[in-house]
Amino acid sequence: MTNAAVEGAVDRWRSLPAAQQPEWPDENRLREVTARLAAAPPLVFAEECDRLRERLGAVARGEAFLLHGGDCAETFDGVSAAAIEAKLRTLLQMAVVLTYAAAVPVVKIGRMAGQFAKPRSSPTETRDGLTLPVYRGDAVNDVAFTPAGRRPDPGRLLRTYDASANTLNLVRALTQGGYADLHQVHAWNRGFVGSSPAGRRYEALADEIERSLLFMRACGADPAGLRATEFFAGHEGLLLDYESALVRTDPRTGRRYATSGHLLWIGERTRALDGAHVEFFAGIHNPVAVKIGPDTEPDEILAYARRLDPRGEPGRLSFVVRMGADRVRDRLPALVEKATADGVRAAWVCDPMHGNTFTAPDGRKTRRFDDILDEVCGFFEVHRALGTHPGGIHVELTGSDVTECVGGGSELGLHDLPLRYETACDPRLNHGQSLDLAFRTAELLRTSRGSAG
Ligand SMILES: O=C[C@H](O)[C@H](O)COP(=O)(O)O
Ligand SMILES: C=C(OP(=O)(O)O)C(=O)O
Ligand SMILES: [Mn+2]
Repeated sequence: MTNAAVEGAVDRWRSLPAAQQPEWPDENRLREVTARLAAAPPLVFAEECDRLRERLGAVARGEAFLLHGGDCAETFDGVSAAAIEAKLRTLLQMAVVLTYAAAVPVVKIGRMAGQFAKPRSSPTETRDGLTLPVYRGDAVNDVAFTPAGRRPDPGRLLRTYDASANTLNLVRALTQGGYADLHQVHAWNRGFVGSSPAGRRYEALADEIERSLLFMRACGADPAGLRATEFFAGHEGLLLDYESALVRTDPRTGRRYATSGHLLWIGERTRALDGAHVEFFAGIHNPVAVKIGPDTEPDEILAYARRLDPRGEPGRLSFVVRMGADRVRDRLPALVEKATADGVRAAWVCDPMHGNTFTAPDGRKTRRFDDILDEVCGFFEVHRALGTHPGGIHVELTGSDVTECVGGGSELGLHDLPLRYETACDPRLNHGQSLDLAFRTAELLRTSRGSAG
């Protein structure tokens, strides 16, 4: 295709129905904002996106495991060094445990530096008889329940760009600057294992990791590579005005990339095959993912593969399965079987969060740790039975001690939710629950390896 034809293709989404877009009250302001974004430097670079595609190719082939995690909804106030560091630390701690257990590289992606827009079940929210637009993420409006707060403001797209740039800057510095040192990360894990009753269950695994590190050091195999780590950013590519303003052409190849993040995914609510999101995603060269709910039909999987990965290149497309603990064992096998039979070469990733949300008696959204773990187990069981690869996990988490999900090692109950319920949208695993999930997933990975070999 010529460059002009590629650009035309990238813009074709505008003629199709786009679900979950805000009703911006001021079109002129939106045009002004997107013009500024279109002139701004890219947040990520084509080479980095290509590298992530390669890494995800290994995931799709069963040679690597993906850990993708972070907030349901990032907020502008949450862009602080402490909060970003805590999230990153949590992900790095999880990754070390998973790497050891999987005995393959763990590809790390933060649900960070761009995860500012939310699809919602209802366009409005009513409190005490007052109905206002629903909160759609800091990229669109404010979580504060006031008419001014809930009014969509295109100026927020500029703040989204700045907040993403600031976050990426810190993440790049931390992951390259020694913060990610493997010995340091393991020492943090030792802290978790030693200091909580929940952690003690994992003492044997932590001991094994420690012995491996000592062995490597004794052999002189303690390279600089252990001090830095590769880390990517991925968010839902929901707001197409924002995403398309940040598309850039790679001068090396003439290919178009969304430069708001390395990986973008299409959400369960916006994955219509004849809709604007699929069209937009077909025109960018980034690695992309599609969230797959329990009602997905096998033929849809084939259609996504044809539209988004026509050349069948491992690493281009991932399916993020979010069916719920009670349905994954029934619904997933037919999808994986049909895809495999058809030669689809996508990666399969488990999001054990979004199919397990329920409303607590006090009205807060929550999730049970045991349901989350059960969905991960079900996902592994399905792949083990079919001889396919459980490619990774995609989780909503934070680095602090919030009380948003119940259960896990510290045994949070429904009555604990009000203590520190801080999420702007969905309930996240806290730091301890996240590590718990990593150690449990590590146990599953070891069982899978055991049965495979
Ligand atoms: O990830 C986010 C939520 O699952 C999504 O925004 C829907 O939430 P809602 O049902 O509260 O609107
Ligand atoms: C909205 C989300 O997920 P899904 O599209 O799978 O419901 C999300 O990941 O926050
Ligand atoms: Mn969510």
